[in-house]
Amino acid sequence: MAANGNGVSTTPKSPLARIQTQKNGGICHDDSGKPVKAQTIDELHSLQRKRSAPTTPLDGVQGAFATISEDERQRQQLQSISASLASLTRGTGPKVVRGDPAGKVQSVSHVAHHHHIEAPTISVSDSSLKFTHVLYNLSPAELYEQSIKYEKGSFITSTGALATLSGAKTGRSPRDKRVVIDDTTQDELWWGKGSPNIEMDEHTFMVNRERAVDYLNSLDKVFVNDQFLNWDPQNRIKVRIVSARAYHSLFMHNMCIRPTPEELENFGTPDFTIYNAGQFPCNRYTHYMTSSTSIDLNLARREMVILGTQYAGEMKKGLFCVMHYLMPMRQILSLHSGCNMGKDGDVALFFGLSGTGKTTLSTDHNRYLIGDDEHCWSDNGVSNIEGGCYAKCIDLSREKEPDIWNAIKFGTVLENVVFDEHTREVDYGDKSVTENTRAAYPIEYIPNAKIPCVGPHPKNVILLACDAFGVLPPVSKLSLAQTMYHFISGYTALVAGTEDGIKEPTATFSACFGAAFIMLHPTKYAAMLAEKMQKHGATGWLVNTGWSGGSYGSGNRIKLPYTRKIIDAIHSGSLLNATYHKTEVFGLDIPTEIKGVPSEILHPENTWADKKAYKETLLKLAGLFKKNFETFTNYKIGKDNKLTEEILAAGPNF
Ligand SMILES: Nc1ncnc2c1ncn2[C@@H]1O[C@H](COP(=O)(O)OP(=O)(O)OP(=O)(O)O)[C@@H](O)[C@H]1O
Ligand SMILES: O=C([O-])CC(=O)C(=O)O
Ligand SMILES: [Ca+2]
Ligand SMILES: [Mn+2]
Repeated sequence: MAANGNGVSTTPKSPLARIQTQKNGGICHDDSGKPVKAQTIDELHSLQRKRSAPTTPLDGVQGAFATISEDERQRQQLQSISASLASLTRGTGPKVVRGDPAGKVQSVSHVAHHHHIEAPTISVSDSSLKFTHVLYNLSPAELYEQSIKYEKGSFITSTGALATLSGAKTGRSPRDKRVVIDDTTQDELWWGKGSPNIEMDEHTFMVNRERAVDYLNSLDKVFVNDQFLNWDPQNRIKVRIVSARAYHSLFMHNMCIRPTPEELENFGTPDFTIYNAGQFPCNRYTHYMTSSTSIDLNLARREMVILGTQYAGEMKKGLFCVMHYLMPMRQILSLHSGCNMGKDGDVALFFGLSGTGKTTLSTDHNRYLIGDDEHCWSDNGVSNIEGGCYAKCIDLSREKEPDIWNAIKFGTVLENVVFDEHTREVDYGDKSVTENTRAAYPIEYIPNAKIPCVGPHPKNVILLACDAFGVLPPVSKLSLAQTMYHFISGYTALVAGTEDGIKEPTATFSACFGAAFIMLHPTKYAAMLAEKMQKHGATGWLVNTGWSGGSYGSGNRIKLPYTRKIIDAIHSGSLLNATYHKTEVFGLDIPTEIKGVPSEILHPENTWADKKAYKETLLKLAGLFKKNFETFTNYKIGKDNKLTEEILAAGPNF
């Protein structure tokens, strides 16, 4: 390099200040800033991170709320986690260590059962000598790093969300769900035809549990989340989720209620524990196993085991099943519904099967969001079970669903979406991985979330059906008996596999709009709903968010802005006082006009060019309803015989 006598090149126009080196014997110093207070690079790096609150456990930190010493608190926490991971043959938990095995060991706790730690006797197996690192309630940032470093298929999108793949399974596996049958559950739960509860014995559960626990213990590290379910403080449930993937830990961080540092310190023993060993299959030679996937629920042990599926929704909905058992035992109704509240405190529930609009319609810029999917209705009002939302993302647009769009940012888990490999912009229209693309975000990512997520008794109960036959009216007002009839029926008709040309819509009936999750007979939940609606004077509505102007293939899905106008009219009370007339066959009361909605679409017959086809399709659907309801005709709903009869008469007549 060409240089002048000062060792620095001189260009007259150079904006750079000349560095004076003369006085220092020709050695160049940059004295523009104070030197860092570190002697080594390691020391420098250690300056970067400040010791934090106990949610991100580090050793030797005195917790702000600690009543016991920090060492003691950590020892107890690790002991509790070790006990959760105790394998049955060994009878003890593993040696658990805090922190990432790749980093420095932060604290080794010789916990429970390890009295002889100084001189271990090799009497059981090598696995009992092994340490398992526990990554306990990590923050989203830490989980991002874990995910991106160690999990293939993890990327940061252009808006900061964590894009990830759920593996071979991109949806739940209800046929692989098993529930332990014992003396208690045999009598209490719903078994047999139509029930989602497929039995398994206690012994087989333990076989699968051992398989999952051994798998988790064999890893260098596991993630542990200690969190809550249910915003009703009197009925809060403590859950622990042990998993092998940062993705699973972040998903549950978002979906369950996040404890404050203070609550975490006093967490104690969980009420329910999930062992998610989803990367590892179950053993097909094990009794009751019909595939390599198994989701096993043991209510007596308060445990759930997941083998052979990494779809995170199994954890969310597994816990929902548990709530569908625990809450009715306390006379509290658990609901597969969204829930929001107006400025005047009017609460609405949105029931519906997957993809019918619970999340989309409960996320309403003009109302407070209480929750999008799982709620409890107690004598005190409603409460959300969860701490986050799980939105479908297929064809998501900023214009139609701005609040959900904006919630997809740093901290949000984006499952199975496709993105540009360079810009990392997500293409929400791309179904290459699956149609069931999803975003899981904390509820506070919705600007008008109501926190704490509780509200007064509902005023409106909206049943959503995505009717791909296109014969149900966009909205009908229901009597209490009709509400119960449609609640027990739980109808929807989505069209699967849209790429392979036009397919016949297939009707799905799922009792209580969530048969896959209920534990007791549907009529038990129905009786509770009827009692609560009657007591609090709630009005039932049936809203078709599906097709209009013909079935799937000839008609179109009802425009979301129209559905929103309909929902607005329900909330405001204006629809309650509209003029109604009755439809034939289903006997539904439909309004003649709604502000902002073309009147001709309110009666589906008007929108069909082929009136004969309309009538045939209507009768076909009515027949399917009738057939489905046959299984319920022998049950009494609540103590009221009269209501039972009315419900039976509330179905289609033809
Ligand atoms: N008229 C409409 N009303 C409601 N949703 C509509 C309508 N038209 C299209 N959609 C789309 O249907 C989907 C409804 O999905 P949503 O996430 O609300 O389902 P969900 O009931 O919450 O299901 P899950 O229980 O599986 O979470 C969204 O993708 C939404 O954009
Ligand atoms: O559970 C899932 O995967 C998604 C969901 O909310 C539902 O299906 O109701
Ligand atoms: Ca949803
Ligand atoms: Mn759901």
